[in-house]
Amino acid sequence: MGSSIVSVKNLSHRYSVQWAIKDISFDITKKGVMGLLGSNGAGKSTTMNIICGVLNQTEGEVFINGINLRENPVEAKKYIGFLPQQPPLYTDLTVEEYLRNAAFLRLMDKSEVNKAVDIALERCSITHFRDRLIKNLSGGYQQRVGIAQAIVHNPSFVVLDEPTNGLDPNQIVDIRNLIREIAEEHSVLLSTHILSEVQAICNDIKMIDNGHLVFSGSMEDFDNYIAPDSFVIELNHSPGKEVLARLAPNKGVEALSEKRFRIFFNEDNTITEKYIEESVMNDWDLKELVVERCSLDQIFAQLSGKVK
Ligand SMILES: Nc1ncnc2c1ncn2[C@@H]1O[C@H](COP(=O)(O)OP(=O)(O)OP(=O)(O)O)[C@@H](O)[C@H]1O
Repeated sequence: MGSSIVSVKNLSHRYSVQWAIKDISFDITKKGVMGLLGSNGAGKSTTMNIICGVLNQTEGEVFINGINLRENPVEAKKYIGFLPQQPPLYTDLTVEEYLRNAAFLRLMDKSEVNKAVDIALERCSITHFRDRLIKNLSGGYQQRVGIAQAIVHNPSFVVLDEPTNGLDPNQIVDIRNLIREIAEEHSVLLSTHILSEVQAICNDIKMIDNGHLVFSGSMEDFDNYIAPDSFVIELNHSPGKEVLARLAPNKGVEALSEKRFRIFFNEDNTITEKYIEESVMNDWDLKELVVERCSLDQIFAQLSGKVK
């Protein structure tokens, strides 16, 4: 296990006959936000519920700070903070009452609870709402209370299952900022099916599709996973599509206008140079050449297609 905060080993789960997740393994060794990305039904909640000890896996093991979660759940859970997809809020309690209960449920020492609640309130910027009934808070502030209960016992590992679901755009920005702040002091595992969410807050990504882990790496690795395969060129004195198509080995040329063309290519790092050289030699008056990177949506689709 070494210095892993979380170590997931060959995790599989079957609800009845069908496997919801199969043979998932990964380690979390540092602070920051790790995104668990996958479409609806991919297996994110199943994975998170098992990692948090809410669901017993069919196969495999989870270690939290080296402690086997299945064998020693009470000890392991001291290091876990969990915000499930449906936050477990008791809306007839005030924010402070609820957080105090959460701290007791986490088996915190009575003498530490007051201070811990104050710190969680402060970190989630809800101190001014401490005496308000949770049902009288907006969705964004209720989500802050949900995050506060996940960090009240100062766990090293915080798990947030689709934490921005159902929030309005301003609330989403606020919650993302809060998650970034929390990730400065904790390892955060965040699940989402929103690609832009991953791009906005995650340092590392695990992508899960159809119950299988199909990608694991940094945000940059993910972004660069598929090399660009087209560029758009604009020529003031264009020689026309046929000439451009014959110039160098390519996978096709699409005329976007009289002056603009999209050129598709295989892995040829020198192709843009060839077009630039020809343009200079033939006085085509090159105005623009833009290499087109794959969007995250395309990467997602490509990786999903790779499974099994
Ligand atoms: N309690 C259950 N009983 C039977 N099948 C289940 C149960 N919970 C989930 N599943 C199935 O397991 C698979 C994975 O579901 P899971 O909820 O883990 O996916 P998810 O990625 O979290 O999706 P979502 O984003 O929609 O919550 C799906 O096919 C789902 O229908």
